[in-house]
Amino acid sequence: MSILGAVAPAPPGVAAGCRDRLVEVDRLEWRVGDGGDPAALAAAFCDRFRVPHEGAEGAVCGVAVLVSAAAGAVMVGGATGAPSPVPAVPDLVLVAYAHGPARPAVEAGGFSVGPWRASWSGADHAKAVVAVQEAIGRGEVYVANVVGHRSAPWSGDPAGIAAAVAGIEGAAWGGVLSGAGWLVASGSPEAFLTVAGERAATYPIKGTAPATAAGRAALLGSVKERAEHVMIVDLCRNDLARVAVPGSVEVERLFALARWDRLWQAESTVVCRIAPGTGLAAVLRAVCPPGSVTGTPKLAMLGLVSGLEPVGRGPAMGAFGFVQEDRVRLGVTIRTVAVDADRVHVWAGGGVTWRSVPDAEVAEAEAKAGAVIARLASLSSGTPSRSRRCGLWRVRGARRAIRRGTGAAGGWGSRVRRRTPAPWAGRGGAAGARPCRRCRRRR
Ligand SMILES: C=C(O[C@@H]1C=C(C(=O)O)C=C[C@H]1O)C(=O)O
Repeated sequence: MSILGAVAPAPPGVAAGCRDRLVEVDRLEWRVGDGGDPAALAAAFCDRFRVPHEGAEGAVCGVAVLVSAAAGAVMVGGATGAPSPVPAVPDLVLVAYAHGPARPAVEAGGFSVGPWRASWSGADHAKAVVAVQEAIGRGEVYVANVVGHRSAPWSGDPAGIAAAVAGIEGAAWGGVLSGAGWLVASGSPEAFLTVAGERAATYPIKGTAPATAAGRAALLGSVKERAEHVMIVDLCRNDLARVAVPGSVEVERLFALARWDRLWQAESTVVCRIAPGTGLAAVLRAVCPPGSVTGTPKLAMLGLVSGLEPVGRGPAMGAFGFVQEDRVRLGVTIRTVAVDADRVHVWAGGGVTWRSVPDAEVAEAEAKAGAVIARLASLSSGTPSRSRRCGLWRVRGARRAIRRGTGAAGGWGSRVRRRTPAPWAGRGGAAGARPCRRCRRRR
């Protein structure tokens, strides 16, 4: 298995006592081009492992579930968007785990992340915001999330990248999953779907501001953010109603502020009682892809942004979590990175309404991506570059101590301090091989 596939799994939603005891027993990977119904595949796979949870060694623990934005779109018959910039990551990943002996804690090695390249410019992003507003004007949609992507070369220990992202402050739905040639690490604050017995809940986040006193006041007082939030709460109520006992959908919490890294976010909780006999496939079809990262009406929004975003959303803006017995716990894959052999990828966006200011939307997306990028920069030990001799990545400039965090505009940014550099620490280069002789001599 590649070094990416060897990174220890840590799906969100797994009990702390099980986290370091997961032993893979079965796996299904599916891509949009494979055809078929990902909701049915996910439900059939999970149902095989939905047995009473016993802690004993060898007993089933549960199933890690990763659903890409495109797989979610297929579940509802919506447009899947441009091709993913990380084709190595499947669109649906289901991994069943049993309990094994506790793994000793291993400190992740050092890593380096190089310069970031965006898939579109700020000006193109702003144009997409205006295109959404024109569609709102024509009555086609009334909120639509527009999402951008950027990527950078990396080297070192992918477990270090995974730990850095999953450990972002406020990443209540942080987690890690990997396979041959790919890794996904989420630093998400957003719960997507929980099901426990007959109770289902979804927790849309909508409304973002810098984590300052002024940002908090601005968010609480913003007509635009509250309107956008309530529209998405209504979408989520409608989504749950499809599988709910009639009349059981309720908003338990509305527009509560919570902090993630350097941002305030507004969050709500929408609950229902699931109608008896409703299976996981029907629940997934009702709520996927998550309302807070799509918009409304969902199908119209999917069609609209498919033509606006230059690259696909990959595993971002989807769902990632754990299914056990009669429990489902999934987070939304925002603030999430995907890593392939060469590059680390991150996506970020925000909800566009009639009242959106295009430049502010660009700055908001930069602040979200910038927080993940700054976290990686603060722990990164140098700039990766390819060795001309062997083509493998090596670390250059690892000794600079301070570097400016990337990308945050409009007063959303900050300086970050790097840790002591650890050039080529870890388990080898991006291709899973040892660095070339010249690189080894540099250590
Ligand atoms: C699209 C993203 O975030 C979504 C949009 C938000 C917003 O518009 O305020 C907030 C949380 C997310 O549900 C992202 O983080 O990239």
